[in-house]
Amino acid sequence: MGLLIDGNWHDQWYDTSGTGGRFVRSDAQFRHWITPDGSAGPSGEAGFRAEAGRYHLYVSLACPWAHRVLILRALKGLEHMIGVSVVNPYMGEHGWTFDPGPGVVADPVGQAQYLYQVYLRAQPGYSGRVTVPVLWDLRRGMIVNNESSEIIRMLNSAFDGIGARDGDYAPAGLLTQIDALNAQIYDAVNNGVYKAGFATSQAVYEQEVSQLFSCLDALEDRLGRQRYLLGERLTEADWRLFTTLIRFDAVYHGHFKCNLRRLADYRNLWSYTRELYQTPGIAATVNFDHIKQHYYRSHGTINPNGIVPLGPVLDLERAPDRALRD
Ligand SMILES: N[C@@H](CCC(=O)N[C@@H](CS)C(=O)NCC(=O)O)C(=O)O
Repeated sequence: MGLLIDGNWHDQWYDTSGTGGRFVRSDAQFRHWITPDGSAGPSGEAGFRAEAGRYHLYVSLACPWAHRVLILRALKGLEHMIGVSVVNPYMGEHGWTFDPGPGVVADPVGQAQYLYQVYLRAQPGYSGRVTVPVLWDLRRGMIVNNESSEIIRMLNSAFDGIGARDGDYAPAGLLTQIDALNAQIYDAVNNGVYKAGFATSQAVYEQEVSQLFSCLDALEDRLGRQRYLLGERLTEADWRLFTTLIRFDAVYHGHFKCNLRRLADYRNLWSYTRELYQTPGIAATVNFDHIKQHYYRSHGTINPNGIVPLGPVLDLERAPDRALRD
């Protein structure tokens, strides 16, 4: 694991020494938007019109942020319009690589060996982390955006006029509520598991795990009263939560020590996770081999021997059995 500084790769682990043992995620730097007519979006420049075959995604099947993007691509039926490259699940001294292995899909543009070469192709002097997902413009040869929360918003609607499947997961009337809930769940759950797992101070770890489980307890209650996070309608907020829940018992409970309870101990959350998993097209986006290989083998400070546990055995095919209260 490492980062680029002025276009040069440096192999170094996250530095928590200046932040009291706290893991602080850096902001993504490429923030342009694909729009139906190529006009500028909420940030960045204009010039990225929705077109079939023009854009390409670089993802890891292990990564919950990249997973959101694969889910929106599947829900909106964009597989034939936007191609995907998949990195090797092991992230070592060169960061993400395209080393051949089961499920790895090579870079079609420059046959990059390392993902950082894709960033350097976009910006030769780039300084910063080299993260997935990356949305690449094959026509202009540049990165459009590497922030998953924005990429899913684009996929939700930008391709609607050129054949995307129906379905609006961020409807205007619910947007304020979706954004507010996303922010809470991002901090306590999506990023909360990382803040717990990467903490290098006992106090920080305990604080993050407590906040994480308080939020899960509240979500358990909420999902005992209503079908989805925002009510009757399945939205982006549900899919953003799903990518953390599906990894919870397999990696966050053990590897990141988020172990006050298992997800399977929460009747509603576990049933809800199975329901989302069983939605057509979604199971194909979940790869437990990449998920477990990545976390248990790549984080040498947490799991030095890189042993990947065999379990847990998860019965994701079991029918959902949530009974909603009135
Ligand atoms: N804000 C980004 C975060 C993406 C991110 O941190 N991805 C992780 C994988 S789960 C990564 O590539 N990390 C590599 C690194 O930090 O060096 C997003 O949501 O798109």
